[in-house]
Amino acid sequence: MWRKLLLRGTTCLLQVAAPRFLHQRPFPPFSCVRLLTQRLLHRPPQLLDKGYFLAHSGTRAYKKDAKSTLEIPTTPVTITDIKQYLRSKEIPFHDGYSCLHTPSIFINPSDRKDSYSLFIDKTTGQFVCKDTLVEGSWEDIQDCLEVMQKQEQDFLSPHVLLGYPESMEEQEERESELREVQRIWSSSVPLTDVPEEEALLVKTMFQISKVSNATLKKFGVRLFKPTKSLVFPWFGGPDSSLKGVKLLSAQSTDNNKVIYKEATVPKCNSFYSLFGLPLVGRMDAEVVLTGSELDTLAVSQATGLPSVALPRGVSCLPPILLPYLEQFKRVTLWLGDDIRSWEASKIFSRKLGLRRCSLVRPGEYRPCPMEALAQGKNLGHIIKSSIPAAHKSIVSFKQLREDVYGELSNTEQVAGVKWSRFPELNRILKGHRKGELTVFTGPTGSGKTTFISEVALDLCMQGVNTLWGSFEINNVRLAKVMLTQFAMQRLENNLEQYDFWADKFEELPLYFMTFHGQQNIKAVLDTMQHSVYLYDINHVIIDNLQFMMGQENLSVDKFAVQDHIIGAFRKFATNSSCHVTLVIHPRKEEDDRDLQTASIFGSAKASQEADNVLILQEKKLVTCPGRRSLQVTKNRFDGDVGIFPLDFLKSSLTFEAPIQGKHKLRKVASKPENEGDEGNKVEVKKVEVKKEKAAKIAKAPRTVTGKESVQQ
Ligand SMILES: Nc1ncnc2c1ncn2[C@@H]1O[C@H](COP(=O)(O)OP(=O)(O)OP(=O)(O)O)[C@@H](O)[C@H]1O
Repeated sequence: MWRKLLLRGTTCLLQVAAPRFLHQRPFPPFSCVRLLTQRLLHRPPQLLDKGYFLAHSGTRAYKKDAKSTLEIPTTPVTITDIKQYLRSKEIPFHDGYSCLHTPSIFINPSDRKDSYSLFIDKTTGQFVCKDTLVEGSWEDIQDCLEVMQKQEQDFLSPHVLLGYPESMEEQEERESELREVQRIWSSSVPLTDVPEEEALLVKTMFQISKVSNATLKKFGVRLFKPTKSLVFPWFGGPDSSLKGVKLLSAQSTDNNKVIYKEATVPKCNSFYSLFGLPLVGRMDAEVVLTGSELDTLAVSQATGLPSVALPRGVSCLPPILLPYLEQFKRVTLWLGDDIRSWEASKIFSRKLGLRRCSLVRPGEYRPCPMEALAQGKNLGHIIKSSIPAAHKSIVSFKQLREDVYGELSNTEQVAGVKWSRFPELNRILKGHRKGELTVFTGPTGSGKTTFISEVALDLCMQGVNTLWGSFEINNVRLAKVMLTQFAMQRLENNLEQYDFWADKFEELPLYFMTFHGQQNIKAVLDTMQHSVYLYDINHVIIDNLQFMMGQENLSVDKFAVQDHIIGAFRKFATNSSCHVTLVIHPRKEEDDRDLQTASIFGSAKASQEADNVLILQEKKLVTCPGRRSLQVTKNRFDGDVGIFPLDFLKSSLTFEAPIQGKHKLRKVASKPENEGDEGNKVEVKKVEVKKEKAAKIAKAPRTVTGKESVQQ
């Protein structure tokens, strides 16, 4: 929050230090404000979302989205710190699965319904009070407790932390979103009120024929006739009011598949619904967590068990939802029927607490819940056959055999996410996989950052949650390059299109570290760790390794330092199931020689630890001055290596395989001076094709999970 104020150019120290206290009457004692000032000014945020860049690339107003601008403290708090602090303040607490539960300090003790309604996240210290919906950081709650102690109060007004004034624009946006939610909800009809014939048609379209009217009614599912979408309400807060809606539409494809598309109001990055939660009883101790609303309907109808659906499917489990899952002693994760769901269920169970989680392993006899219902399977049996998430240190093949079978029978999915702009990379590397380390090198100034930016953007556009650590070029410049690549055009020449593309770009699951220049490896790793927890980051790009070398002890051998850093990234990638792409400068080579694996700066550790080694080769050709080649010299997944040419399209800062016959085209040109024109024509044509593609992607209604889901 302080960052926003600083960036707005606010000069008032009090506002910078403790904006929320400005709205507290009476003001907190000055000593307290000073304490906050010191603490806040020494706590730089290290992770930003794209809103920052978009807002500051001109004199545009900042778009507030408190949820996506969570700040990462420099020194991460540990559970021991939290407990020690609470004890020192004599605050009682229960040790829960993901959170500590304490009495809410925002409610008069005599009015407390539930004595332990304030939840403090054990990993981040973030807190939320379920009764008042007040939320904030670990520092916020410490500040509140200090104020309480100083003022000798036994509770604080919930407005203490809600006092940050919204700008007119933000207020209007919030109100218009609420109006939109109400408009959709009131103009949609309960499916049970739709004439029988029409209802049957809808059910067939969504492939939910087996879902009874009673189930649809129980969960309040409606039909929004103008777009023929199912409407799933998000009821939340202490008064269970309508906070948002999710619209689901279905389209049949030629091969009898159904493609589901989702849209939410408010936008997906502030849509925190756990569909089904209002139907969960206070005493329920078991829940089935699914990846979609339809799956929750199926589980509930077939088993009678409490079930809730994650708002963004398998793409993330936002920690803000964890307090609502604390009451359950047993959580069964049944997120879908593919490898991605399986990987997500393993990652989410770490956040939920491994001991209480069991996982439904996708397989022939265990499709997703709605499919299982349609096939007449026994969903209760499938849930019972789920396997514990906590795995033992020593296992036998018997325990591994299903995993091995899963990998053998889903080779395409195991190979990872495919690039849509780089088919040649798919051919060699097969895909982008979690938990791997990619080392990327190339001559100085050859276009490494530009290329890796497009490679990462391609994945991010397909729902790979991405974190950038760009230490060399600042984030505004990097975001500008990415936005140009996203829009496939120079927006400086088309400023009227800026908002269109910026709005679409903002929806990508993309985050940036705010580090610049030399950095300490520990601070970088801590930030990465935090972002994996907060945003379920799947891909971190570090550009480049040399910026972590300077801070380390210089009396130690330079290569040993580099080896240590590479080892740390390797460990992080494996332990966090997160792909790390590390840009490393090459050592000085003769200009006319191609780089090799051994040209990577440092000892052999980088190439040994890496799963993939990519080299951007720069052969200066008179005919194609911008042409580069991408060489894969190591591929641990299946050993395939190879090289392919890449043309640089300057007008969109993107790379593409050369169009065949381009040279012929050039030869046809009668005058040498036309050569450039012809080259330009080819580039213009290529850009046009790519631009059309990009516009198509951007215009398509974005799905909440970042991907369309297909049901057979
Ligand atoms: N194939 C190319 N042909 C011509 N110019 C290019 C090519 N690729 C990138 N550029 C341009 O070259 C400049 C440098 O690119 P970039 O920063 O990506 O290089 P780099 O290899 O990361 O540099 P460094 O070695 O300093 O880290 C940018 O202005 C970019 O637009």
